[in-house]
Amino acid sequence: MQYVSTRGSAPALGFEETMMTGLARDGGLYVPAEVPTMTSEEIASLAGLSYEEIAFRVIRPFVADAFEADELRGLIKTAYAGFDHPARAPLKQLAANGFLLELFHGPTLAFKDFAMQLIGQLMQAALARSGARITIVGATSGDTGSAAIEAFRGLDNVDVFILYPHGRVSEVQRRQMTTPSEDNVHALALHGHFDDCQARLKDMFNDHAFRDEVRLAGVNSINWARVLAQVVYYFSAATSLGAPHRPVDFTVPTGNFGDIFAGHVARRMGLPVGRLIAATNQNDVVNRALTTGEYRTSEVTPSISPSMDIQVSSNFERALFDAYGRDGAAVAQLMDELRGQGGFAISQGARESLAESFGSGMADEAATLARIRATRDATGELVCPHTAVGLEVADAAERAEAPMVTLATAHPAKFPDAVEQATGLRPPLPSRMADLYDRAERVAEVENDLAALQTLIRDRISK
Ligand SMILES: Cc1ncc(COP(=O)(O)O)c(C=O)c1O
Ligand SMILES: N[C@@H](CCOP(=O)(O)O)C(=O)O
Repeated sequence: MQYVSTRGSAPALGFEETMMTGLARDGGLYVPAEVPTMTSEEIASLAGLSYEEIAFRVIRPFVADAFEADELRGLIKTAYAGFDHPARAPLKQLAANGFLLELFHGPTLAFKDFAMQLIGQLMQAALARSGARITIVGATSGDTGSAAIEAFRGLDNVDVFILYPHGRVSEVQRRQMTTPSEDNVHALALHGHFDDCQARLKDMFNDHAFRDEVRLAGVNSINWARVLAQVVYYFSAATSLGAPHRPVDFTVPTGNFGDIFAGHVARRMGLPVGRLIAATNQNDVVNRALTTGEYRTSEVTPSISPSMDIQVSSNFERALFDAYGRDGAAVAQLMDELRGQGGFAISQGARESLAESFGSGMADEAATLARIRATRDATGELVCPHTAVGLEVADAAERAEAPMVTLATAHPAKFPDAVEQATGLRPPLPSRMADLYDRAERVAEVENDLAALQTLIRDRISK
């Protein structure tokens, strides 16, 4: 399988190189040249299989040039062995036709673990073959960072640098990133917001000399392997609700558009995904782009769902690539306008194509709090604020024919202040993390300055 860049001018790569490369050298994101499809019979046969076996069958065609079947099976098994729930991604019924897909039973309590634990295994296998050493730099609004640290901590051929926006993540998220004591973990609190972290990360990738010097690798959803691993739970959820014999709708709390793009890939593989709805918080650039045809960034406003406080939604580029008929030059032009003018207009044809693929909605702070409270009152469940954004938007869209699955993207205990504000209840951390507040923190405050960041990274990896 070959992967091509959304900007059309980087070389096509096989899976292993795509995973180890992260961002394409023309600044674009890698996507499969052709998406493999599954027949209705193949999809039907997934019902009742373990999560690991579904993962194997969904992922295998994308990675067959890099991993033998037995090796892949073993890596998948190891990746999910540390999850707290035997189903890995259990479905919980909340209403007659409304379901929660719980994606927070991994080591760091957010959906990121599904992909990060797996690419941790895949990357280690690739590094063992090549004998190389890499420098991972990640940008996070809270959850990617802790998941990446958990997946790579303690490895002697990997350094992990995580840029998070100083003062703009929850205390639990911060402590998950700053308390690991391994020397290869470097938490960096950047003076700025998440978009600044992500922009500096992309600057590092676009500085080819630096990227080659430190052997830069990326584990954000700019890395295709992250998106691929997230495709699996759409299959596990939909087949347990009757797919392929009936369509299933999904509502996805959305920031960087990676998780919902994984649903789009599942649909392109043949899964009967009905509606795919992006649910944003008050930072609703994606909702506005989908409803008005104008992608225009504004100031990031801190919210009680901080992991979605994003204005430059990086995977939207992958959706645009498909909507523009895979015209890399057109996407490159839009991305230039985004960088230079803070936004761009989507052509009428692309807008119609996006509307066929995605719906959208927004929940503001008051609605999010009210939804946490109402969910607790109606079902007894405590949900995190990101999940509540999803439930609020799903409720506005719900219809009787197809089941509606809302992705529960994080454990409520990661955001105890918001949950307590809504319900008066403070969700406890799992016992394995009970001493999180007592552990010593280790973090460097850094300026939003590319050269200073590069110097810090060079200094630390040379020690
Ligand atoms: C808890 C949580 N929910 C939702 C999202 C949004 O997901 P995506 O960035 O893939 O759109 C994130 C961040 O990625 C998150 O951490
Ligand atoms: N919400 C994310 C932001 C980064 O997203 P990613 O999926 O591109 O890694 C976070 O929690 O860090």
